[in-house]
Amino acid sequence: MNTPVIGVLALQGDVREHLIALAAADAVARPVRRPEELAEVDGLVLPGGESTTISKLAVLFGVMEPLRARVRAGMPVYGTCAGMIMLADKILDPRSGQETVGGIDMIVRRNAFGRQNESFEAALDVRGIPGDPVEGVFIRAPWVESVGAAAEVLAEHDGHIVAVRQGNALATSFHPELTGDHRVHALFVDMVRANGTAESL
Ligand SMILES: NC(=O)CC[C@H](N)C(=O)O
Repeated sequence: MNTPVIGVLALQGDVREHLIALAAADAVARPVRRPEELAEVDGLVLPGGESTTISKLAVLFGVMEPLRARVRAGMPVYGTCAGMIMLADKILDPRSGQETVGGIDMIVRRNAFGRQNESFEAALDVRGIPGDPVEGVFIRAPWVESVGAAAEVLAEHDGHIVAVRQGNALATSFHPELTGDHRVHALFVDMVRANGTAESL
């Protein structure tokens, strides 16, 4: 199987950390800002940052619609934190003008775990990742209020859903790109590989 080429939406947020984590998980990783760049990747990571800003820049750069189209067509996507918000079909408390890409039948609450200075780490059991718990880093993180029937809950913290998968879309409230443990990225790379890379389609 060819090495998957995975993009990181590079409009705002912790792009570099995701590029490093993906490369460590045996993918070719590159930043994506424009529709032409989006067309060349087998999968895409939506990083953490500020979901309102990412949403507005995505519209400005003309990638919002192409991104929605590719997600609808089944391109694997993985969103962390603000990226999770971008993948939600519905935001409970959107800022005005805030749009999402959608793809996961879930309702998210922004900043649900508190403000920046209430950031924390927690050991999480993540379904599909055997062995030691995953160290979850939560930074002004959203949680998932509810999921639809098609979405699978992969992890919870304090009774709140913090990781979800629906088909080829994966989302976590936390930031695995910050810990040096690349197992969540490896899970995503496996999803991309299973979906097929451009040369093999
Ligand atoms: N670390 C993060 O990605 C924070 C997300 C931010 N609270 C938002 O609403 O977009």
